[in-house]
Parts: sequence; structure tokens; C-alpha cells
Amino acid sequence: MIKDTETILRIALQKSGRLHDDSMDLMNRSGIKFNTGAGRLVAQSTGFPVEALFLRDDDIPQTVYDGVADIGIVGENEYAEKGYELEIVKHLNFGKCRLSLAIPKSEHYTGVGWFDGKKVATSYPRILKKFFEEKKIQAEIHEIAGSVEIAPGIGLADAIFDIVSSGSTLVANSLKEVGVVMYSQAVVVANKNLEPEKREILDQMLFRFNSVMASATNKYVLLNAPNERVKDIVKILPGMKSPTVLPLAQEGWSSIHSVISEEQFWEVIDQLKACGAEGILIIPIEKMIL
Ligand SMILES: Nc1ncnc2c1ncn2[C@@H]1O[C@H](COP(=O)(O)OP(=O)(O)OP(=O)(O)O)[C@@H](O)[C@H]1O
Ligand SMILES: O=P(O)(O)OC[C@H]1O[C@H](OP(=O)(O)OP(=O)(O)O)[C@H](O)[C@@H]1O
Ligand SMILES: [Mg+2]
Repeated sequence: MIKDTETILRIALQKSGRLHDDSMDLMNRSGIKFNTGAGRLVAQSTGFPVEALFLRDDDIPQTVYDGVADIGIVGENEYAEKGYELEIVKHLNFGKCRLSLAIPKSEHYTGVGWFDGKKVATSYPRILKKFFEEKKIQAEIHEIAGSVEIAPGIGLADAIFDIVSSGSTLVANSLKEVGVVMYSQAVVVANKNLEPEKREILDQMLFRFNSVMASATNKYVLLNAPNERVKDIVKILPGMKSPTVLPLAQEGWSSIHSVISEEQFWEVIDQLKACGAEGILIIPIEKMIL
């Protein structure tokens, strides 16, 4: 239970952009709602001791490091680029992308040595510098804040190092991806010296995040089967503990209930049907307490 305390946990969230909606959605589904108004940069939560600071994602790592915010939600790419030592307390499974090297489509790529003597435009100079040092590549790194993908086309650089997700930005700019340097997703980062009361609020928040995230990837399965096939079906459907088996009004038949990950479900559906399962229903789960 949340103690009657004055302590408030401050969380830095992206003000607008790729991570904003998913971050707010996760907080909302965790029962942490903010009384935000248009353009507000600070917002209190109703019913949970949390205050949000809405910032540009570039500023989140330092804000958490300095202790102005206690925790933050930011891409691993931005965290790695800024280089402040923070604790990654949770991977959030959204904002998934990679930081990649890309060159003009017409170029013949000969391996990482291609970059020797070349000029590479990026918003992630620190990560790229480290990568080139490790590979012993002498390249010029040209830092730009945005629209990196147009740099080769306008003669500003020979290549780029930028975020790739679907790859459509690269295709639209006649570039091709030639190497992935890091994979990234949104993470919760925390200041390394959180006081115990704040750590307790953080743990309660992470418990809620875990419940919400588990419910998103799991489904409740209901199906009917002849009694003599129940044993075989139970073997296929492990469930959280073990499936629930209830008698149907119709003699000789049972209803089987279980929880299964969506991925697993597509793998076992044919086996279930082969075992005589009928009337299979897949139902979304609102929250899942692990
Ligand atoms: N196409 C994408 N697919 C998935 N995740 C992405 C994509 N582009 C960016 N991200 C992730 O979202 C983060 C924020 O991206 P966004 O484009 O909103 O950044 P920004 O323009 O620097 O925003 P800000 O105005 O806050 O500085 C990135 O650092 C990365 O972790
Ligand atoms: O591989 P893709 O799916 O095309 O995604 C990659 C693009 O997504 C991001 O930009 P965003 O669309 O967020 O716009 P921005 O340049 O304004 O940040 C990123 O900076 C890339 O340009
Ligand atoms: Mg930014």
C-alpha cells in the first residue's frame, strides 16, 4: 500500500514526439493520470505520489542524473549518447529502433573500412565515435541536430548514422543500411541515489507497469473439448499455474480456461484443433498480477 507520505517521485517524460504517447498510455493504464493542460511542463498525478516533468528527450538523462527528476522514460540510444550513469530499471517494449550506418544506394559497400576518410553526419556523435575507435576507422563525424537523412543528398556528408525503424526514411532518401551499431527501445532510467521512500514509490510503479505489460502480451483462452481429450489439451496449454477445467452442461464435455502468450497461441492453435478443441475464444486481459 502507498504510505501516507509527503514524498513525491518526479518522472521526466518526453514532452512531444515518438515516445510521448506510449509513455502517457503506459502511465494511464497503470492508473497514474496527470492533470495536464495544453503546454504545461509540470503536472501532478491524481491518486499516486508522482509528478511529471515534460522535457525534450535530449534533456532527460541529465535531468535524472542531476536529481531534478528521480526517474525518466527515454530511448536507450539517447541514454547511451549522453553518457550519464543512471540505472536502467525497466525495458518498456516500445520506441523500438536501431542506430545504423547508411550510405548512398549507388555506392559499392566494401565493409566497415569503406568509412575510412569519409564524412558521416549524425545526431549521435558520441556513440559513433566510440564505434569508429573500436573498429579503428578514421572518419570525420559531422554533428547535426535533425534531418540527418538528407545530408548525403545535399553534399553535406558521404554517409549517415541515424535511427532506423521500418527503413522507409532511408529508402525515401536513396540510402541503404550497411551496419547496425545498437538496438534501442524506451527504458525507465533512475537516479542511482534514490532515497528509500522514492525507491518504494518506484517499485510500486514498476509493479503496475509489469501488470499492464504482461496483460498486453497475454490472452485468456476459453475452449470446449470432449472429456477424453482434456488431458492432451492441458498438456498443450500450460497456463499460469495449470488450466481450469469445468464441466459443460452437455454430458461428456468440458470447458478449459487458460492464459497464454499471443505468440504461443499461434503456435498451438493447430494442435488444439487436432485434439478436438471447439468454440475457441481468445479474450484480452485488462491487468495481469504476476
Ligand atoms: N521511427 C522510430 N521508430 C521507433 N522509435 C523511434 C523512431 N524514431 C525515434 N524513435 C525513438 O524515440 C525517441 C524519440 O524520438 P523523436 O523523433 O521524438 O526525438 P526528438 O525529435 O529528438 O524529440 P525531442 O523533441 O524530444 O528532442 C528516439 O530517441 C528513439 O529512441
Ligand atoms: O526507418 P523509419 O521507420 O523511416 O524511421 C526512422 C525515422 O524516424 C525518426 O524520425 P521521425 O519520423 O520521428 O521524425 P523526425 O525526423 O522529426 O524526428 C528518425 O529520426 C528517422 O528519421
Ligand atoms: Mg531530441
